[in-house]
Amino acid sequence: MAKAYDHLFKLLLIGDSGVGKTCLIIRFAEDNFNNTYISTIGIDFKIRTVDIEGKKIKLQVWDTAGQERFKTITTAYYRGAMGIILVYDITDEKSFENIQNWMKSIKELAREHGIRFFETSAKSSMNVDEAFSSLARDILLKSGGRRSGNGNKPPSTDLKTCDKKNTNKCSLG
Ligand SMILES: Nc1nc2c(ncn2[C@@H]2O[C@H](COP(=O)(O)OP(=O)(O)OP(=O)(O)O)[C@@H](O)[C@H]2O)c(=O)[nH]1
Repeated sequence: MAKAYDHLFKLLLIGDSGVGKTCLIIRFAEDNFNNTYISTIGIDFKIRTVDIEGKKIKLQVWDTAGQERFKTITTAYYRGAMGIILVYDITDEKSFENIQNWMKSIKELAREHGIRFFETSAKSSMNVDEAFSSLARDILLKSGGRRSGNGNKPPSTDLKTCDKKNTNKCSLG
């Protein structure tokens, strides 16, 4: 029987409540979007397998609750995250003026930490596949294409350093 996948990567979305983490994951995993806002309780995950560099990469994407009261639970899942990019998901809460201001500081933050930045829209699908695929590709290249779980894990990123300063945007790690 054909192998279902070559690599399994664990990705994690962190960010304040209401910034669009769940919507991004649902767009990526199910190609769907719903305007109704139901705040995530604790933690959840979805799976999608993508083809990258001729490899089948199974992405296990964890969705963390942005609400402060779940912080202890969600931070426990940061361990083992294999990389990070910064994502700005456009939601209705963000006015045009805010977007301009935020965009400047987000780009600086990304540069400061040497991480990729994507402006996404879960509603229109803009850049959603690109953001997830780019991260998966980086992890694949960093790991030298080795199968995860063989002790040669790619370097993990300290998500805490990027977490506190970020509001109104999510990080995909
Ligand atoms: N217009 C627009 N609205 C969006 C987009 N993505 C998310 N939203 C809206 O933003 C609100 C919050 O989205 P969620 O994905 O539930 O936010 P979250 O970050 O998962 O929130 P928590 O679960 O509380 O941490 C919802 O009302 C969505 O409909 C987008 O691309 N465009």
